[in-house]
Amino acid sequence: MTTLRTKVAIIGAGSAGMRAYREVTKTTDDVLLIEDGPYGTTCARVGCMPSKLLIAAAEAAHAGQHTQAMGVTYDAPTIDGAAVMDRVRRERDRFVGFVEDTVEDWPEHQRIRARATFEADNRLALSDGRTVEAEAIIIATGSRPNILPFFENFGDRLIVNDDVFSWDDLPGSVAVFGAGVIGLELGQALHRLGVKVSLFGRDNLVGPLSDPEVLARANALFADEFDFHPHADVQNHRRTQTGVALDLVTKSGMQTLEYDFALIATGRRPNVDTLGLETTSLEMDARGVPLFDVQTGQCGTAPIFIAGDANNIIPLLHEAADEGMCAGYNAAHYPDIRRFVKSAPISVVFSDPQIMMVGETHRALTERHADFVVGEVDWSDQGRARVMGVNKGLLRVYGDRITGSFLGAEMIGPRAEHLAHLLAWSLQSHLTVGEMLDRPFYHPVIEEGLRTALRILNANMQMGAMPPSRCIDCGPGA
Ligand SMILES: Cc1cc2nc3c(=O)[nH]c(=O)nc-3n(C[C@H](O)[C@H](O)[C@H](O)COP(=O)(O)OP(=O)(O)OC[C@H]3O[C@@H](n4cnc5c(N)ncnc54)[C@H](O)[C@@H]3O)c2cc1C
Ligand SMILES: NC(=O)c1ccc[n+]([C@@H]2O[C@H](COP(=O)([O-])OP(=O)(O)OC[C@H]3O[C@@H](n4cnc5c(N)ncnc54)[C@H](O)[C@@H]3O)[C@@H](O)[C@H]2O)c1
Repeated sequence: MTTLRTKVAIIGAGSAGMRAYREVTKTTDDVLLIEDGPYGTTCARVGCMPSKLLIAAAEAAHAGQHTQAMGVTYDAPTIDGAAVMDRVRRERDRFVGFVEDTVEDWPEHQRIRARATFEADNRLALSDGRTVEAEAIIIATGSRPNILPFFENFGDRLIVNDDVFSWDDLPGSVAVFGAGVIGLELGQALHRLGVKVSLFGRDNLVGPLSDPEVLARANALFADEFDFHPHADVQNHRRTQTGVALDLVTKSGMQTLEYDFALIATGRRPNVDTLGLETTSLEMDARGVPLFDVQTGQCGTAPIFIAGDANNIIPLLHEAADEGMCAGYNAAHYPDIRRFVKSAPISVVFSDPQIMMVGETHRALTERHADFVVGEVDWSDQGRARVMGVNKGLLRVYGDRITGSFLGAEMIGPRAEHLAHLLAWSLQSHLTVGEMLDRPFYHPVIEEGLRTALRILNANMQMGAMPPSRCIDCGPGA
């Protein structure tokens, strides 16, 4: 049996593993990148990129449908499902191709195509029969959809996000389970592309939101647009001859509904359960994920590091890349370990209206009994948002009553992806709310709405004056 000896072994050539590889090779060429699936990453192949391509088509279909109030009307769009999916797959393949080219340019002797499982802290068994002994090992194995046994009755009509992006054409109807990020993004996009969609959520949760006021607004907005059940009571479900059927308990009794497919988007689970971690010295949490230091990526005191979705902390692309860098640096320098400062938390849901979260969530602030104060703006009356006909939603910003520091924000509303960046950068720069208000605000822009929320927050902290309602010197409609 062949034993390969190396300084660093990386399990998984996804976004975290690739970033780790690049960091390791700054220090040593003695590295092995082990991947048992296709190259190309979850993000490019079945995640961030194809989902945004589908959403872009949905936005195009929707764009002309809501301009009547401006005196401009369009005919109903003609949606060519095959052409929609053709572009999604073609553009997706282009992005995947760039990633594949990058990996395949890396020296062949540093790359292994096999499944790795632990045999000890420093030893991996490969599915091709070889063994790897490494001074340090990085776990960057990603995550997969978490499918509860409850859903198995849907049989071969049960699908997940990966399946959507391999469609040649759009189906007639889809029941989406889970009003989290994936369910919202894909469910709303399919609805806007003319697919009959019902979305079944749980506990009135929408995306990552935790602020009850923003949650209530999000629930109302999505229910206004399509068949949205944020707390669905689905009793029975089954595969039928032509698709799936489910029994939904409604106020007026049980209703049987039929769809072509059931898309399960009820969360993802880290790929650590089949890694043989029981053969290592690592301590696990209740979900079987190794305990690790978020600033070093190190699992306990072992020469094992973990990065990306595998660690089950913040399953987002930029976090996977940052954590891959951190794990790569520390694995290459092991046992000299460096602590890396985490960037400000930021997340965006590409629904319409978009959702964004920055910093500490309302739930986290409440649970730690923080002395925090809220400011808010209702987008329905914000000048620039009204001008553009995108005046829907609510922004709530949180500040520390004692220090005046900005703590976090939750929002559903216009241009959330951009406001999220302004707020995350301010948070990372440790600005107080007063300092944020000292920055320039152009007129008329969406950011004036943010200023209103910050002014109210500053006033509620007793650190500034309450802005007058309809503040004309701020710019009409600010
Ligand atoms: C539909 C969808 C949309 C998304 N949209 C966004 C978005 O808009 N923005 C955003 O920031 N994030 C988004 N994400 C999340 C983002 O895609 C992930 O956070 C990111 O891809 C995680 O990267 P990773 O390296 O941890 O995992 P992956 O890229 O999944 O890499 C893990 C790799 O490990 C390999 N592997 C696993 N086990 C083994 C083993 N035992 N041996 C060898 N190899 C193994 C796998 O084959 C895989 O290639 C989305 C995710 C989904 C599913
Ligand atoms: N725009 C983005 O950045 C983006 C897009 C897609 C995915 N992602 C990442 O992928 C992760 C996984 O996404 P996800 O949507 O699968 O998970 P999620 O955790 O965001 O949402 C899962 C939802 O399913 C609900 N749920 C659980 N069991 C249910 C049941 N039996 N019936 C109905 N609903 C049920 C949960 O209450 C929750 O609201 C996200 O947390 C995010 O980090 C990010």
